Amino acid sequence: MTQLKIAIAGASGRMGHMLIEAVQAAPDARLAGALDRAGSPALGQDAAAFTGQPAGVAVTADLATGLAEADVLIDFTRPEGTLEHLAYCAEHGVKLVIGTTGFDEAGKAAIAKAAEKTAIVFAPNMSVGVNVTLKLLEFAAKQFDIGYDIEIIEAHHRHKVDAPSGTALKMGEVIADALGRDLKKVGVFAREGVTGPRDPSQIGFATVRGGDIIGDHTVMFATEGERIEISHKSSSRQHYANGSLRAAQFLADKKTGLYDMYDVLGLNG
Ligand SMILES: NC(=O)C1=CN([C@@H]2O[C@H](COP(=O)(O)OP(=O)(O)OC[C@H]3O[C@@H](n4cnc5c(N)ncnc54)[C@H](OP(=O)(O)O)[C@@H]3O)[C@@H](O)[C@H]2O)C=CC1
Ligand SMILES: O=C(O)C1=N[C@H](C(=O)O)C[C@H](O)C1
Repeated sequence: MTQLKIAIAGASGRMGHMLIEAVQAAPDARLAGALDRAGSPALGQDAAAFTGQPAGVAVTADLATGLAEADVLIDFTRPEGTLEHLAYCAEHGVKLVIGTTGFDEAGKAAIAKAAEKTAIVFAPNMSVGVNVTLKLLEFAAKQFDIGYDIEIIEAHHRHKVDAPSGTALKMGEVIADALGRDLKKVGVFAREGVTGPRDPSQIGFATVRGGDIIGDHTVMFATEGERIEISHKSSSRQHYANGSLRAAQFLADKKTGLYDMYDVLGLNG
């Protein structure tokens, strides 16, 4: 069996560790590189040392070294890190799975541009369950188009730096698209003071940050006399890692193009 050679960016992060464990356990993949940023205490250490079974791959901040053998880079870092890796990968034909969230419009445009040179899966949530939930939301939104107020509530651990989560924003986009609304116009991201009655076209967002919550998302469709809630709750990060490996394998026969998890999971249409 040909093994896909995978490098991991953010190798010492929460997702980095989870991904390294998943690659080490996958028969059809092998760890070919591990990146972390300059100054990280992980530099020079074996990337899988934390598992007790070294991989023979040292963590480096040098992109040429870390990506020399890689077919695909899986990147869960920060937008500024991902954009730096993206430029190198586009130039050198390394494929990318991008799980990082919190990009601005310019960052998203840079990813789309890079996909003209290399193949990229970019998704705010790699979980199969979350992507199926997005499909359920698409269906639900179309049934609850009139008279139902839509609110999206997400909760994450105290270390998360972006809000609302990339997944909550994606849920908002999917719902807005299904209803023919523009999320940029109808999204409400904070309420305080005398806000007045609710505009029925709004899609509201509420963010909770605390402790070690891995990732909870609920969409509420509320009307007079009833309320429907569609929720996804994570109790482990493993499903993000498993989805990322499926995304990496999906890219094996792609040369260029921008894909998402609907493409990977065959959920389009
Ligand atoms: N798409 C999905 O399914 C999921 C997406 N995510 C997203 O993944 C990202 C990472 O999450 P998580 O693992 O919890 O975060 P962590 O903070 O635990 O890990 C981030 C890693 O990236 C490194 N890093 C930070 N800035 C840079 C930079 N500028 N250049 C290179 N490396 C950098 C960090 O190094 P250092 O520690 O030295 O700062 C760390 O190793 C977030 O955007 C999160 O929202 C998370 C889970 C699932
Ligand atoms: O930072 C996290 O932890 C997560 N981030 C992603 C997001 O912003 O949606 C995915 C998941 O919710 C975990």
